[in-house]
Amino acid sequence: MKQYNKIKAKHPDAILLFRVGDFYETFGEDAVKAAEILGIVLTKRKNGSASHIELAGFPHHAMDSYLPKLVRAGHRVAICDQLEDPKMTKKIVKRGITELVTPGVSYNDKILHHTENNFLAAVHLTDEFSGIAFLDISTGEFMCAQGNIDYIDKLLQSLSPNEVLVQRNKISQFEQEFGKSYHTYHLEDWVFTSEFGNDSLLEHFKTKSLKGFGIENLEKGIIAAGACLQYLKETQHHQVSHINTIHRIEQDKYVWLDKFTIRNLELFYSPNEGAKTLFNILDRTESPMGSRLLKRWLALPLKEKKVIEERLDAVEYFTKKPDDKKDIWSQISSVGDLERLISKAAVNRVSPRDVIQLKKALLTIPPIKEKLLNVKTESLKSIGDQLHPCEHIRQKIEEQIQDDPPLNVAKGNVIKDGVNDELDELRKLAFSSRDYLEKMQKREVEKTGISSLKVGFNNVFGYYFEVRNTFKSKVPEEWIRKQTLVNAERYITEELKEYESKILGAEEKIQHLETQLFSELVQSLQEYVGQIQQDAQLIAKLDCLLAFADLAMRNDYVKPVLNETLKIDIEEGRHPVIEQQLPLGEEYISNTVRLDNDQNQIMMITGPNMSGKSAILRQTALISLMAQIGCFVPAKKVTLGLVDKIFTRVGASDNISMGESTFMVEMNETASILNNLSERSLILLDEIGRGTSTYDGVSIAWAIAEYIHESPFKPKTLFATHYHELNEMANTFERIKNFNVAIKEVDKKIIFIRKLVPGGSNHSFGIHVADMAGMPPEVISKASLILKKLEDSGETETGKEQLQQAQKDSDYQLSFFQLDDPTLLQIKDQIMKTEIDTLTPVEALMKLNEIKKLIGGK
Ligand SMILES: Nc1ncnc2c1ncn2[C@@H]1O[C@H](COP(=O)(O)OP(=O)(O)OP(=O)(O)O)[C@@H](O)[C@H]1O
Repeated sequence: MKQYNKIKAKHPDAILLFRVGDFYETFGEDAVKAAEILGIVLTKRKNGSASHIELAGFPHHAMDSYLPKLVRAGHRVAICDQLEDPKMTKKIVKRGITELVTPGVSYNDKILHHTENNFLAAVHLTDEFSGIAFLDISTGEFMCAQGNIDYIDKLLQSLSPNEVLVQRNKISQFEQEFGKSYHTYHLEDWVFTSEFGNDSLLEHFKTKSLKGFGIENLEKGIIAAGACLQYLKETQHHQVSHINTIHRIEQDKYVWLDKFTIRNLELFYSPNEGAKTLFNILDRTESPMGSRLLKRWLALPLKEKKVIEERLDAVEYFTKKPDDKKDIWSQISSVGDLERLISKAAVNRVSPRDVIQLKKALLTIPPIKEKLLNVKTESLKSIGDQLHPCEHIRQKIEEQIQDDPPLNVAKGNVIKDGVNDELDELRKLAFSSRDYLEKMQKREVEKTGISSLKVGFNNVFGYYFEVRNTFKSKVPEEWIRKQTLVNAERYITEELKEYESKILGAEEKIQHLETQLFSELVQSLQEYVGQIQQDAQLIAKLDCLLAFADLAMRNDYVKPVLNETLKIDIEEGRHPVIEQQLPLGEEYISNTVRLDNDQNQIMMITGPNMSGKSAILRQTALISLMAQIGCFVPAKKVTLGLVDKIFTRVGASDNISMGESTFMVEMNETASILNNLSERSLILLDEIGRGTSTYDGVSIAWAIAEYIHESPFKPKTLFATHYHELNEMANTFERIKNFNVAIKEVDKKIIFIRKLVPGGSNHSFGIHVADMAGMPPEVISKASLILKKLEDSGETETGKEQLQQAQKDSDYQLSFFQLDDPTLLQIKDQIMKTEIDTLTPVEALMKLNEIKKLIGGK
């Protein structure tokens, strides 16, 4: 326990798995946590003269299934192994930490999600610009950036790191800015300095400056990147040569999507369980790295026309040559996770099976390369040019490693015959000795007449003869009895022992030699790491382009035409996700949206609930976004003046969101749009203002629309609203145009036509929708009565009185209080002042009594 305590003291905030013989044990608090997470038995043992200590453990071979569970539960796990052979020492065996696995730093296949990056992030928070870095040790990707809090937030949301490093004294500031959902870990203040960051990067990349990476001016980003490297050291990851470059995430290169937009457009996550996201629809990739790259593309749509067009041209090629698409894709499907494989090779963690998979992956490169080199499309040809078959190393693997080797080198039979003379000799010896043992068994059966004689082996006394009790009397005298079982006895003989030492000696040498030869091969892989990493990235890109082509062909998407104008012209566009999810037989109704900064800047779209307003808004953004990642789009024709920012805001629903008033959140979110407009912005405002009373809501919505209209940038905007009062605006503001989503009313029921048509609408059909939803008839008739009174009043001023009158006229009261009732305000005040945390039950009853009195109770 002394040794344990010493090691544990160095890693107080990690669960320490302490190797004892064939088990990994946990003690004390760690044991309590481990037992709970892993569902293993928690026991107690004596802890010296002191009291007891909790203990929970599992067999060492179960590590692969238990470790991921601990890490997924958000724990850092320190693995403490025996550093010497217990047989070789008489004292306590030497132990030390061999790896610290954390949520953000892992190579373990069981921890990693194969279609997702496993990013470790570091955030350097400062008052002005903050820095951020992302590192995926399993793929070798390393990136950094800097910007304001919004930008950092957006990057965190888009790349969803599994662990975030923060300066020790800034954890609470971090949580305040970005929420508590990230697994954070703190590093000391001295790590977060310019000098340390710079030195760490220079030392890691072995360069004299950071100019070559284009990050030399990103002071804050460099600090964050330095923190990531420091963490690798602290977690005992010293072999990291595969992290051989760092990229800058250039804010100017990508379309600005803030976190609300990523959420509202349901790019990666949907609040509705089981609902599909845009990523789910787009992800038709065959390889894990293709899927990971696609996620990155979707989070970072491009702004540069040339680069987007290169992607689009490649997609077009494959839609026109489906045979090429099929051929290349079938090759890619056997590539596997080349990116992670080569990273594992770089850090000496590959198994023989991984190496065979690497060989298979490299085998696919020549046919892909050949095909691409014959293609006219430049972007594809250039992928072909850059692909490198790494023929030499592939052949070496082919020559040396068995085609179907075991997972572990120690199991043997990894290296092919003919690779190493000594190995061949030893194998012959081991084999012939085995053969000899078989012959010996036959001979002894004949000699002794023990027909059931068997040769067996165990770890305690090696090879033995097993004799069933019925033949006991026939056992020769010189045999030495070693073990008695219920039905049999086990014996050893001089001759057996002699052959045992020959076999075991040879086997031990074989194992040693195979391990050595295998690690030499892995060593020779090192010089190909950069090349194979590049191949993996090219294959990932190709995979995404093929996925887009496949999607276009399956779903009848078209190639968008991009230009530098400020117009968005979507002819008969569709919502890529909804159209895939409609019930069988239902068809998605396409709609045309034309926006520009001149005549049609703001489309004011009215229509009843459920008519399809939100779908039109979102499909406009999704189509623009898909076009700018190089994907074909669901429409008849699209001409798109490039967009540089997409903003979407959805009016607050009644969900209670993180303690803040939902309306406040809505207003905050909208304010950040109005402060960041550009002439290439596309804005979607969906029922902004509905989080407050009608009068407030109409006024705020009006003012926001007016502000956008009057902005010198004239950003293109789709504004969906229930408030038909906003249709008035088109009379005064020349760039606001009214539209509505058509419906038909048949027998007082609504039929949704889902077609966007010019012109406003003059009522809201909420009551009909409520009726369709099965509201009790009393509620419907009451609502109709109130609506009628309001409509009869004609103008809003008197509307309020009418509403009150309607309230009095009604048969029953719908609400307990008038909103401005002073009693209500007093009660509210009382409740707000109450300290629930310290309130005793008796005090609570007294408080209730006070409140009761306030509303006239006795
Ligand atoms: N063009 C369309 N073709 C077919 N179905 C559609 C279409 N547009 C919308 N829908 C269907 O109608 C449902 C409601 O659409 P949507 O949410 O866009 O309505 P809304 O007018 O925004 O309603 P609310 O005001 O209640 O938010 C969608 O979930 C979808 O299933």
